[in-house]
Amino acid sequence: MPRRFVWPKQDLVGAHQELTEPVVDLEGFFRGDEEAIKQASDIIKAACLQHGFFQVINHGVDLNLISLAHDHMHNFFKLPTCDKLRVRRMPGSIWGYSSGHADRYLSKLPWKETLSFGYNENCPNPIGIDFFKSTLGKDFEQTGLVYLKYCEAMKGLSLSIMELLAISLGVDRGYYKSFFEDGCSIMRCNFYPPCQEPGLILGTGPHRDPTSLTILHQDQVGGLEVFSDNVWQTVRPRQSALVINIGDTFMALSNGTYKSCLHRAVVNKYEERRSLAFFLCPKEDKVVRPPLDLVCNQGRRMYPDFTWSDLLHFTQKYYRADDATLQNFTKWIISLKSASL
Ligand SMILES: C=C1C[C@]23C[C@H]1CC[C@H]2[C@]1(C)CCC[C@@](C)(C(=O)O)[C@H]1[C@@H]3C(=O)O
Ligand SMILES: O=C(O)CCC(=O)C(=O)O
Ligand SMILES: [Fe+2]
Repeated sequence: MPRRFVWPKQDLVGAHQELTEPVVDLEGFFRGDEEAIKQASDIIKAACLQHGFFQVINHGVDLNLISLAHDHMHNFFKLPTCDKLRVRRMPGSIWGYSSGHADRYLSKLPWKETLSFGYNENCPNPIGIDFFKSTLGKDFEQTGLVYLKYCEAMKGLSLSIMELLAISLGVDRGYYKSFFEDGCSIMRCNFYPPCQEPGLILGTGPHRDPTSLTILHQDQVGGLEVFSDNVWQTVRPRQSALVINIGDTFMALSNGTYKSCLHRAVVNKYEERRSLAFFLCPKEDKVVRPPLDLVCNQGRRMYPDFTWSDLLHFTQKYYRADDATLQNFTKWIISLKSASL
């Protein structure tokens, strides 16, 4: 029986409004029903213009696989710290285990532990560093296999959503799908311990994902909030749904037509919380450039050419991603390019 969502109200930190919509049913899309595809792309367009996020149901991802990914995440995070530190994130790398990013920041540490790794099906070993088996040992070989299947499913769903996003923007249906086909994406497991003073900290602070598209599954505890209509709103967990966020890189790919979603994660006094986040990224050296039609619609380019490698490097070396990452990155890359002239 999934845990009841509503805590005693007086202890609910953060948002007091709840978002249960917009939800897009993908069943018709997978059936190739053009009318249903048009309907889905219309809901997506309205959702991206208003909130920068939507939820999908009948998404084709096996719910047992999602549940397995949560179970293996639970098993990892309950390991003794000494074992988790065997796969700790090394300076300059995004892969591995991190606790509050204390290895990277001195203040405003997020109240969470994370495990991140890359996924690129074009590599002989698609799950980046094969630390599940080679470092954590044979007991975690199955975990590596579960996450390999999970990331495969996430990548497939991401490309379907890219097709629907192209339709919603009125551009060539395959433009974005082909842009991401050979990309190396990021998988991140988030673990948020309970906190006795939940109003004093955040699990993940307000930010827009610098990546292109995020597919997130949160457990039934709840804590994801999006900033929409000038207020923080709780995204009510739906066991069978996946939350889709527009990220900064897609905002540039849409020439600013869609805004990346400002969101955060709050924690609570009572229960630990977990979420699975798959971040779709293009191949690192591919130039991020919107389709010409969208440049004509806006009358000009809203962002300079850049590569995902440039933006990732910026967030890992110079700037902790927040609600203004893309604006600050744009200033940084322009100054870099003019200095090199
Ligand atoms: C490219 C990335 C950087 C972060 C992980 C992925 C996409 C989301 C980014 C992040 C979660 C945004 C909030 C701040 C951050 C430091 C965090 O809380 O983890 C960001 C991630 C990171 O830089 O590790
Ligand atoms: O855990 C959540 O609900 C959100 C996590 C998140 O935004 C992220 O990892 O980028
Ligand atoms: Fe995020």
